[in-house]
This record gives sequence, structure tokens and C-alpha cells, in this order.
Amino acid sequence: MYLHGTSMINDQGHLQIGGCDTTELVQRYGTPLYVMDEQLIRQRCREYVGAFRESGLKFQVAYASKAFCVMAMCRIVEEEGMSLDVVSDGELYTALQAGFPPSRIHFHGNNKTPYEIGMAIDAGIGCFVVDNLVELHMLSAIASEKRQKVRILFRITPGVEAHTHEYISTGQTDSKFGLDLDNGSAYLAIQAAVKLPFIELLGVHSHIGSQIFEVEGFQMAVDKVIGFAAKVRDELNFVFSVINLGGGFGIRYIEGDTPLPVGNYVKAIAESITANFSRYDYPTPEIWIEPGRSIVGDSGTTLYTVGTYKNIPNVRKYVAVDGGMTDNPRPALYQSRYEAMLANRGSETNEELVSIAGKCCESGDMLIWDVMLPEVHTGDVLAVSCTGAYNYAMASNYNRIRRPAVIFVKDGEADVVVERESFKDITGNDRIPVRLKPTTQVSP
Ligand SMILES: Cc1ncc(COP(=O)(O)O)c(C=O)c1O
Ligand SMILES: N[C@@H](CCCC[NH3+])C(=O)O
Repeated sequence: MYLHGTSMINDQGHLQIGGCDTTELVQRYGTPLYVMDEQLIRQRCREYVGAFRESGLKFQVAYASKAFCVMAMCRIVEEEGMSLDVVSDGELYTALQAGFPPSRIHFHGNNKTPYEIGMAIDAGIGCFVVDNLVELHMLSAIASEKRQKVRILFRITPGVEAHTHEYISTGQTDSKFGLDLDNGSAYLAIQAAVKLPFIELLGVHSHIGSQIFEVEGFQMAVDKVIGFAAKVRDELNFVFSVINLGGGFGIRYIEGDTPLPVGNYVKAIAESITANFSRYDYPTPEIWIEPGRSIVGDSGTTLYTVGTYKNIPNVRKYVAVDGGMTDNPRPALYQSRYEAMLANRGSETNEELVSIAGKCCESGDMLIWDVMLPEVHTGDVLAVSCTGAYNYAMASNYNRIRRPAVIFVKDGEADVVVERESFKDITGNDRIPVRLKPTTQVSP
């Protein structure tokens, strides 16, 4: 497993993160356990903000909270001077409960409900990223009813789609998100929006994909957006003050993944913006981006306890841990790959090839196919790295398994930021209709 951030092997041969011995964390908090390296999260935030400051552009870095949305994370994002992107009333509620400044919240989503729109207007959020014309008119109606002007960006599909390593410049038309640039929908939406009294249009938003390793896709998107911006200026006499280029910056999960340093993405975007907008003699807009995975992904490590194992001769050895697709559905969903090590035997040599299975009643519940580890025993602590993004966020209670706790570690201190779910959490929302009530009392 690649050791990065504050991760290291300590004198006891144990994996240590944020100055905390992971075997002690396991004794204190149990497993599975999500451990987040707070210093590394902050470092990633500062890399984005610092690179933008250097560029001289006006900017906002909005953390895409879908990657990992809990109140403590919202606090860090605020402290690091960033904005926050939310896509549901639940994410908005989390941010507000954490005391995140509403004016720095951007609300996304392709199907915001009237309830969500009302809640966001009442909270005084900074911006809606409007996905389609139905939403525009719904937002306009609710805003005018509340006599409150709202600021918006339009989500456009720029005709650039990233398939992680390659870009295609057609095909994006068939997307549930956003207004198409090429077929004129985005243009029509802008024509409509500028006439609405309770709508203040700032500009447009484009998001080309996720886990992207190159800058070319972002440059292509800038190219498309500036062409559109110039057309809108020339024909509708409207100038965009904000361009949002979304998220999607990749991280290293396994050997062979080659993300660029954060600064390189920002520099390429900034240069492309400056060059293209001056080519059209267009006032340089404020640039917003929305990184999610690259803020929290490599800060997370999940700790598991090894339970059973079995060797199928000439096939493979399965090693089962006390979590699985319920805390990390990404391998099952996307065939995502991860690296792992034995946290309690970090100095030992890897000598056997095993596959890590979860405990769910599902054959596809595999965390890692083929990983080299020391000879594994029951009770060993398995650490899987780079689980900070889209793991806790996409965790489920399948098989009524309780979601793990999340802790932040920093400078030898560990803080619980999400408690492990209890049995009460599992049955707390269940109701037994009177006709099905047991005749004898069930002890709790
Ligand atoms: C609109 C939008 N913004 C930001 C993100 C965050 O992406 P990532 O976590 O890849 O940075 C996503 C997810 O892909 C998204 O759909
Ligand atoms: N959930 C995805 C990323 C989706 C990004 C949201 N648009 C993942 O785990 O990789």
C-alpha cells in the first residue's frame, strides 16, 4: 500500500495515520472504521486555493460535498476559505447545521424539488446551478413568491465527455444533466432567464466527468464555453461574470494511476481562461471549480478486522473482512481498484496473493481481487487506502449492517465525526402495525 499524507509504519510495525497507531484506534473504536487524515484534507484544500491565488484570477473553490458530507467536513471547508456544493436538502441541511455560511453554498441537481428550492432560498444560499428550463421557471416562481432575487448559473453540456483517459466531443447530448450547447437549449434558457425579474444570471457551469488525469478535457470545455459566451454577448448583449468548470480531478488509487498535482490543473485552466477570453476581448470572468474526490479521496483509510478465510486450491484464497460493499460499494459498482496492507503487521513481507471479500450476502461483494499480503490470520487488521471519497457517502445498510464510525486523526488526536450506527438506528424507523404486533413481549 502506498503510504502518503501522514501515513507511516511506526516502531511497532503498525500503520500510523495522523500520529495515531491504527491498532489502538481499532481497539478504541472497533471496525470497520473510516479514518480520515485531517492534515491531508487541509493540504489538498490549500493546494487548490493557493494555486488559484497564484493565478491572479477571481475564483471560488467549492468542495463537492457529495464526496463526503458530514458536519465536521463542512467546518474544515469553511475554515479553509472554500465554498460548498450541495445537491440535496440533506446535504444543505448538513451544511447549515454545521454553521456553514449560506452565501458560499451552491445548489446543484437535475431535479430539485420545490421544497428544496424553498429551503435554499430561505437559507439565503449563494447560487443555484439550474439544470433545465422546468427548474428555471419553478425557481423563478418560488423566488418571486418569496420576493427574493436568486443568483443562478446554467449547467450546460459542452459536448466534451471525459472517459477518464480520453475525451470525445460528441455524445454528451444524451445526458440527464444540463442544457445542450450544440442544439440551442442553453441559448434559449439564457434568453428566458435574462427576462425574469427574480433571477440574476451569473454565467454557466460545465462538468465533464470524474477521476480525470489530464488537462485537455478542461481546456476543450473552456474553448466551447468561451465560444458560447461570445455568441451570447454578441447576440443577447449579456456578459457572463462567472464560469464554473465543475470537478473531476483524479487521484491515485493504485500504482499506475497518474493524477497531476492540483496546481497543474488549476494553472492549465487559468491559462486557458486568460488566453481564450482575451482572444474574444471578453472581460475575464470569475472562475469556480468543484473538486470532491481530490479533496478527500486519498485522506481516507478504512480499517477492517479479518474474520474467516478459505483457500480454493489452484483458484484463489478468499479473506473475509467485517465490512464490504456496505461501506465501499465502488468495487462492486465500478470495478474500482484499491490497495491494502495489514495495519498490525506493517513491517512484514508480502508473501501471499489473496482476494478480499466483504460479509454481505452477494457474490459481487469483493473489496479487492488479488492483493499481496503477509500470510493473513483471523484477527489481523486490514487497511484499505484512498477510501475518503464516495465511500461513507455511498454506504448502505444492506443486510442491515450498521454504517461504521468516521474519525478524523491529526497530531496524535482522534475525534469521532460520525458515530457508528447502533441497532436502534437499524430498527428506529421501523413500525409494526398493530395487527402484526407480537403477542408476547420481545426483550430489546
Ligand atoms: C456537477 C459536479 N460537480 C462536482 C463533482 C465532483 O466531482 P469529483 O469528485 O470527481 O471532483 C461532480 C461529480 O462528478 C459533479 O457531478
Ligand atoms: N460516485 C462516483 C463519482 C460520481 C461523481 C458524481 N457526479 C465514484 O465513486 O467514483
